[in-house]
Amino acid sequence: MSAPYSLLILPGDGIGPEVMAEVRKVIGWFEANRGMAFDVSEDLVGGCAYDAHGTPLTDATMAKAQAADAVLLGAVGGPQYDNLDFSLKPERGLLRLRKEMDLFANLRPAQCFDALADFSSLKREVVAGLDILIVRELTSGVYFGEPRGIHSDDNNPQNEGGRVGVNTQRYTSGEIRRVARAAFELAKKRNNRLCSMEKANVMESGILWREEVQWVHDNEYPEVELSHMYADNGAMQLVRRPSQFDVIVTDNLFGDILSDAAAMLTGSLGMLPSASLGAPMENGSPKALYEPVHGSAPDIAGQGKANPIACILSFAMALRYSFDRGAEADLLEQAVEKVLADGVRTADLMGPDGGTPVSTAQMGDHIVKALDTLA
Ligand SMILES: NC(=O)c1ccc[n+]([C@@H]2O[C@H](COP(=O)([O-])OP(=O)(O)OC[C@H]3O[C@@H](n4cnc5c(N)ncnc54)[C@H](O)[C@@H]3O)[C@@H](O)[C@H]2O)c1
Ligand SMILES: CC(C)[C@H](C(=O)O)[C@@H](O)C(=O)O
Ligand SMILES: [Mg+2]
Repeated sequence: MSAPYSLLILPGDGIGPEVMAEVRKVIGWFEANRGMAFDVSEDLVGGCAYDAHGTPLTDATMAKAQAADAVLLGAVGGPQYDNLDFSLKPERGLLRLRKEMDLFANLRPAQCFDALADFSSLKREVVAGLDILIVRELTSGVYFGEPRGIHSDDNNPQNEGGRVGVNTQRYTSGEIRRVARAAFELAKKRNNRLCSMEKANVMESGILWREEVQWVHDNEYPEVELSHMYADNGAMQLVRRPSQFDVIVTDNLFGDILSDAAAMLTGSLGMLPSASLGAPMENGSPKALYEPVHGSAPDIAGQGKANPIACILSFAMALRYSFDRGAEADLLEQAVEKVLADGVRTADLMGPDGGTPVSTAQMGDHIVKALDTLA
């Protein structure tokens, strides 16, 4: 039995706790069957933390996240928190985690499992076999740039309503170079192709982005095939012919939008995992937070309808990137593939062939059973 990995679990709001309960089953399986030991602690983030403590993330939870080998997060947010002061909104808790842990590289793979090729809103021939990776910059750009805020515009009589909302897209060359390096490294391990997306035609920050990615290519990764694309064209190309891409690197906001679009290539937003990685810690593994790409899905929360696969595949990414257990990550991904091939579907994956959906918990049970079969 290896030394326990410390794992902080933050289930969050809405369907977060429902999907995380299924990840706990999977963690239990790896402990029982693969000699892995996890020192798991659970805490609050998002709306539930606001309800308990008046803040979406306490300093104590932040400190636990900084100390953990890895953090697993469900989802945050919900309509009951929509009118809270901006600084108290559930999403601020997640953004604080990303920023203070300096998780600058957000890996969002979009893979179409063969059994789901008919479930995408696109044609089977467009998505079959698809396996792309979006690397989203996660700690800078318009999400964090200053100045920001809503203020009055009293001296401008032409402005009906009299207010201005401001956010600033700001990137330093260093921020661009470090996420570009992460993306080039990943491309090297895959099909050696990287496409960088920005809006260099209308934004100075886009020009800098393009120049710095090119600089990293020319000086450090000339062997990787690099292309540049305007992000609006990129969105169109993603749904036109997604298989032209291998790895995509893009900024915080474009990455948020493009990865939700990429979700539909796979059949459901409930399928997309993510890893948010920072600098290496003392043990050599990167600082890391793993979370599904989807949100708290208030429309289906509490009904046992949520698809837990995105969260379970996020744990597979933790096995790969934080715990150096690539074989176990492969096994878990194969278990998900097997369950889907066997026709087991949650409600979001009810497609052309109809059928009866399984609940969130049943999907988790099927995946654990598949692990037993494959092991
Ligand atoms: N990382 C996060 O925690 C995160 C990400 C996105 C949105 N949010 C928050 O979640 C709340 C709701 O946002 P939204 O509705 O725009 O996005 P959402 O991702 O929560 O839901 C979008 C749609 O996808 C469906 N869906 C999402 N995950 C699913 C799953 N696992 N299984 C089945 N169906 C699923 C939902 O039912 C909904 O119809 C907001 O407060 C938002 O800020 C949080
Ligand atoms: C909840 C929100 C802060 C978050 C984002 O915009 O980054 C979400 O949409 C995501 O994709 O992780
Ligand atoms: Mg998003």
